[in-house]
Amino acid sequence: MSAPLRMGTRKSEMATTQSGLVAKRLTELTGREVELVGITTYGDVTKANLTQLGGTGVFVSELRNKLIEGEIDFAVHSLKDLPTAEDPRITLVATPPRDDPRDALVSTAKLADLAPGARVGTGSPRRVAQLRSLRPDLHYVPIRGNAPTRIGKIAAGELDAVVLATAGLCRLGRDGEISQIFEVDEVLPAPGQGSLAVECPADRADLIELLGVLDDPRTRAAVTAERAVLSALEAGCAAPVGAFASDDGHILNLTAAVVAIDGVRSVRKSTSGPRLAAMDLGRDLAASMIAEGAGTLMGEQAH
Ligand SMILES: NCc1[nH]cc(CCC(=O)O)c1CC(=O)O
Repeated sequence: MSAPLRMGTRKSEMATTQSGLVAKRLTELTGREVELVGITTYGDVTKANLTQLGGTGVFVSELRNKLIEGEIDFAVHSLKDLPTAEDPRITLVATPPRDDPRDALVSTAKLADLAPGARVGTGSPRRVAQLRSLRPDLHYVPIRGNAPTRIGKIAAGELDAVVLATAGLCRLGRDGEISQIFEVDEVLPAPGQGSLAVECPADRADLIELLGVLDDPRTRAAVTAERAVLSALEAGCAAPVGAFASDDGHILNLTAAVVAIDGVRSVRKSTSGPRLAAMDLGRDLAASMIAEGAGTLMGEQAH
């Protein structure tokens, strides 16, 4: 019997739920036991607004440190929290099959039925900008904290609605509180939303082979294209950038948008191409967006 694999995860209910599912799948596929190692990240303790922290991987760095120090064998993250900058000491060894990528409204009413001036909680400039284009008359309130804390602000009377990822709500068993799921052409998701990332040390060939069974090539191609857009725009998870790729057979269809915070001006483009060229597809789409002024729109966000 080999020793259990040590899996690093954040300690929130959402993180341990999704990491637990990955661990269970790994045991089913390989027969290896997995031990959960809960790790507190800077993103869990800081009170700072995530838009000020930018795409620096506040939820990720501490898990990566533990990988490099050899305290854990692999780490599971929400893929959308990974910074686009690569660390040569770490390998993204698997992207498991993606869950629902769409954003959801948690409320007693659909967006169109909220009263004028209703308070909608979200700290994401991407969500605010796109929701403002649908409902310019609502108040968008920056909030932080884990999903249950955010949802709790509705019952507490502080907010009328909150916007969260459908995937996370499903993992928490809170999808019954969703009043509306936004189609991707209404609210373009964050690059990688709904996907998980499994990382291990780059020098551990044994783990790279073992954990590779968790990878879903379709998901990997889609998120590679989406993240290539983000990286080429030099934007992070706090930028008002949405990107979504879907895969029909071997062709990827990729849409990306930069939306100004007023919700009015935007640069939105789509393309398609072979799955194997996912990275180039994203990079080329971003270049054409920059040619149409995407950089200026993003620049307006920086305050
Ligand atoms: N750090 C926020 C974060 N990172 C991943 C998810 C949702 C789950 C996912 O996209 O896989 C969330 C919360 C949210 O956006 O509602």
